[in-house]
Amino acid sequence: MIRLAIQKSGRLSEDSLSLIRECGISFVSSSYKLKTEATNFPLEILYLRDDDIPGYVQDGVADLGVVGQNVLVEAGLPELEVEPLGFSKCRLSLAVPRGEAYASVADLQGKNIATSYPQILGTYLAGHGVQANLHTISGSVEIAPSIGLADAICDIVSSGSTLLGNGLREVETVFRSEAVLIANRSLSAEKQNLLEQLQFRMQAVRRARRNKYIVLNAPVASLDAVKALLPGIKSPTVTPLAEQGWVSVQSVVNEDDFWHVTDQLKAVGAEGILVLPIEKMIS
Ligand SMILES: Nc1ncnc2c1ncn2[C@@H]1O[C@H](COP(=O)(O)OP(=O)(O)OP(=O)(O)O)[C@@H](O)[C@H]1O
Ligand SMILES: O=P(O)(O)OC[C@H]1O[C@H](OP(=O)(O)OP(=O)(O)O)[C@H](O)[C@@H]1O
Ligand SMILES: [Mg+2]
Repeated sequence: MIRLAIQKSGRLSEDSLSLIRECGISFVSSSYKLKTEATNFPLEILYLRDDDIPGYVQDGVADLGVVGQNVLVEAGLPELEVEPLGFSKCRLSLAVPRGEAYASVADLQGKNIATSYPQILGTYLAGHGVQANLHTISGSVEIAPSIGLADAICDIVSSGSTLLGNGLREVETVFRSEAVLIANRSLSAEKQNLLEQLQFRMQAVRRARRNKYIVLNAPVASLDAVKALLPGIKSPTVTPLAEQGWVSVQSVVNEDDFWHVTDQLKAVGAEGILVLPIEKMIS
């Protein structure tokens, strides 16, 4: 049995649960239970506050965990990271009141900065030769300047709407974060094997999320141009259509390239372009 700690409720919670399910692992989750067991994989899930997860994994109370890199590095345990998971992407940024003059981080010398991440911010400021007074608060950091608690803040930013709503503007990105899988550094051989199975499945799910299956019809004359646009995993599948001079081409396209490739496919005469989600991709 391997024990995985995930966030009980909050920004990481839903994505963590759906990732485990997309790995083909079934379990019953309920808001009042603090732990549950998978029915088809030797996995026990613990539901915790995300701030507590790095410590539990470091101490071996949990073997694995899902947590933001911001929390992991703030806890001083970056070495526990084993796999980036691609969700809950955000950044830790310095922000000052919108009307405030700001030329560079040197302007924060001697100033009061409110943050929930004193370790990460301290390292950043030291790296820029700036000494400032850090005030650690655990939440609602964005109101600190307006209540006279600080001249600036360092907090999580994603869309920027919280900063905007509090009359602040982002001036420096201090740290970029995404959700990661973390693991205790002294797992037994059996648990290490279970971790590798989980990582294999998570990588297959993530690869599938990044790619789409594409099917289209193209004139034979354009086949070389289409194949160049859709190299696929090994090579695109080409099957002749009933109509002479036309073929059906099936391949895989990276989500990020999709619209650009589609425009080019249309330009070389492709028609009937269908895009389908991929459930798993095992390379
Ligand atoms: N606005 C956001 N956009 C993207 N990711 C975010 C955002 N806010 C937080 N995160 C990421 O999600 C993680 C959890 O955020 P959340 O706000 O749920 O934490 P929390 O309020 O401290 O929850 P808990 O009660 O579990 O401590 C953060 O550590 C960060 O990695
Ligand atoms: O840049 P934005 O998209 O506005 O996101 C940033 C906000 O998101 C997080 O708060 P959350 O929404 O999780 O609420 P919380 O303060 O209760 O954690 C974080 O603490 C910021 O306040
Ligand atoms: Mg929060």
